[in-house]
Amino acid sequence: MATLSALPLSLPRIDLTSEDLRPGTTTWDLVRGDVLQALEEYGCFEAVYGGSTNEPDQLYGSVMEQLKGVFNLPKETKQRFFEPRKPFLGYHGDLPGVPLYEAMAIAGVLTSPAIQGLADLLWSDHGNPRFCETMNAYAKKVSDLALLVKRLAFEGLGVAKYFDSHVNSTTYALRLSKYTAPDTMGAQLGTSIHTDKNFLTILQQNHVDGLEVQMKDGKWIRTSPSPSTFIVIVGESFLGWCNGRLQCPRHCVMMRGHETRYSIGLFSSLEGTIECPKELIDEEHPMLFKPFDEMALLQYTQKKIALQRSVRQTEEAPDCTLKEYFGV
Ligand SMILES: O=C(O)CCC(=O)C(=O)O
Ligand SMILES: [Fe+2]
Repeated sequence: MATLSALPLSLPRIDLTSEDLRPGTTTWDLVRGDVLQALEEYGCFEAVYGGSTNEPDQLYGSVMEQLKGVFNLPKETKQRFFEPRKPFLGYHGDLPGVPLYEAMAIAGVLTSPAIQGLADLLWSDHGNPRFCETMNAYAKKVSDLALLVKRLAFEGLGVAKYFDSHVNSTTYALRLSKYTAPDTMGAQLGTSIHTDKNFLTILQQNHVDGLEVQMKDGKWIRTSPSPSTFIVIVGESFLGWCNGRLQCPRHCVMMRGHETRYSIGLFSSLEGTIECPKELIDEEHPMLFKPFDEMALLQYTQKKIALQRSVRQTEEAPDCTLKEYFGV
């Protein structure tokens, strides 16, 4: 991770709001080229999305309000949200090396009453309908963005025929995060350097910046999204699925100053065994990874973190679990 002065660059910004952004139009073809290039070069871009009505801004405001509300609950209440089914789900706070960080990760949003289940747990007297409405609407909106990005990327890679079956095997999780203000001007670690293990991540934040993304050449970009933009990040599952054609960037959160940061991410995952389509394997692109699944990546990562806690605070964090564990 870098110091602020060493971060002159910014991520590509791609406008996905055009009414003409429909398969078959010139706009579609141009945007597809931009998305593919950004994902090949950075594995990441800033998407402008959903700005044509007043509704997104209202939704953004409501989401940020709900984030504050949920993290303001007493610690014992938040700790009720324990989710042993998959690593990194449920409530996490007081983690070694990242004292500013707290998170709540909810699996099965969109296809199960997971959000209502969490609300019943946290607000057992009234089930907080406002929280549920807001989070459900948000998950729906951002999953539409995830689908749009994946459709463009699959087409760009020449494997559009896999899109429908991909959609049918996709699951979504929401992770709500809080990074308490460090009250220092020097940078403090918000969350450690990592690559996401899922397929595609889409992040939004309040007005406090902090997310840094590493480029191919090792340099770091500090992101500065606005309320109408989202940061799109390729995860290791997508990296494996596309046979390494896209970047899967390391990223982290560095906190400075006196304001608390809130962020929300929609993590889409591919269920079951992940295998690269044969069209993406040829002489020039030999198969890089054995078939794998996200759960194995998560379990391996969790074990590694437990074994080597100090890694979380240094540049020595593992580059890519997928390469280490499933590399050919
Ligand atoms: O809070 C953010 O902006 C990034 C969070 C993140 O990288 C993650 O939850 O995987
Ligand atoms: Fe991440």
